[in-house]
Amino acid sequence: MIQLRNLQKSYQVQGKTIPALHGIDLTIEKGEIYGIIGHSGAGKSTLIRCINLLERPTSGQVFVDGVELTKLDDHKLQEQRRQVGMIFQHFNLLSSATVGDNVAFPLKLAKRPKAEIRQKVDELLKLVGLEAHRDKYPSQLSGGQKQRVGIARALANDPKVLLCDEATSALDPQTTNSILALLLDINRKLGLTIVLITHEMHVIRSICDRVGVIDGGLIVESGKVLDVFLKPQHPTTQEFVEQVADSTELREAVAQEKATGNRTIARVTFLGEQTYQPILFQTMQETGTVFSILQGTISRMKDTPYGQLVVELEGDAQQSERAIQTLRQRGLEVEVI
Ligand SMILES: Nc1ncnc2c1ncn2[C@@H]1O[C@H](COP(=O)(O)OP(=O)(O)OP(=O)(O)O)[C@@H](O)[C@H]1O
Repeated sequence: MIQLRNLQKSYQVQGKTIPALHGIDLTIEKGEIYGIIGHSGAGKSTLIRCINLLERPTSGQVFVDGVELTKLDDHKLQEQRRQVGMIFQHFNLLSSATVGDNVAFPLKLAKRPKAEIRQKVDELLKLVGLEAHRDKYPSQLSGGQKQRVGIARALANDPKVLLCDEATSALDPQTTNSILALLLDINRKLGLTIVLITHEMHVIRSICDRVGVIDGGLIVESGKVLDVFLKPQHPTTQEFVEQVADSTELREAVAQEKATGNRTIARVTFLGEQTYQPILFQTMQETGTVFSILQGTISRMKDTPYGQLVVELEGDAQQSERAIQTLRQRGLEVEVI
């Protein structure tokens, strides 16, 4: 659905060149939710704004649904942009217009007939759960409600792609979750392709299918969320994964064990159905291994339940190795740390 080829972007400020993107190659499939995560200044906003050419790349190509946007004239680009809706961190609503008029705005620009606009606005407000707020002004709404208006407005022209520029960064955790649930619902109901940028791993874990990690204007790691999350390779990715792992105590325990060096510490990962089966306990019992749990998580990555336990195995190295091999044979991922 979206293809970026060797995308480069630098800004010119007072005669100086400020590089932002250094050659991004990225393909985003139809119907998926693709997340781009990176620290401040990594190039996230520049990248997402290059997808609809709000920002013109310095070089490289952008294709959306097979059309190369980078070679269109302004008039054709305007038309193609209707295929791509966008929502923003600070909502960007018209403060002097009602909720209904904000949502109707892109339809009026597209010169749709009045009756059609009315029907479409009704539909969209229902989709985002704001039917009762049609005549209110943005100042009368909560942050979450404002973002719902932003989403309804972005969907007005039936786009194929929705770009989300830090769409939940100004919201509290509970409201963030409700907006993420709405995005997932829309993705499923409408088959919409969603690209979002964020600096929060929680956002990626909740709704994304794939993720790209951006650092210094380059995608340094990408793949399915599950794979990137469970086996982060790049140091920046590892930092982001730690955001949701809360591993201070674990680090201390590992350091202590390394100092005394007479036990084995292993991270055991369960996926899907395994998460709820007593594989670990059975294996330890059968191999006669005494163990204690240092840290444990059971959570979900989008639709997939997963569990991660960090365990300390007592006994000699051979016995611990036997227990670990048995866990692996039974399909669990085991990493000695
Ligand atoms: N309009 C601009 N003019 C000049 N430099 C810019 C402009 N926009 C971004 N930059 C620079 O480009 C680089 C990438 O910025 P960008 O805003 O894309 O990063 P980001 O990952 O979105 O950061 P943040 O999360 O802080 O918004 C930075 O060095 C930034 O200072």
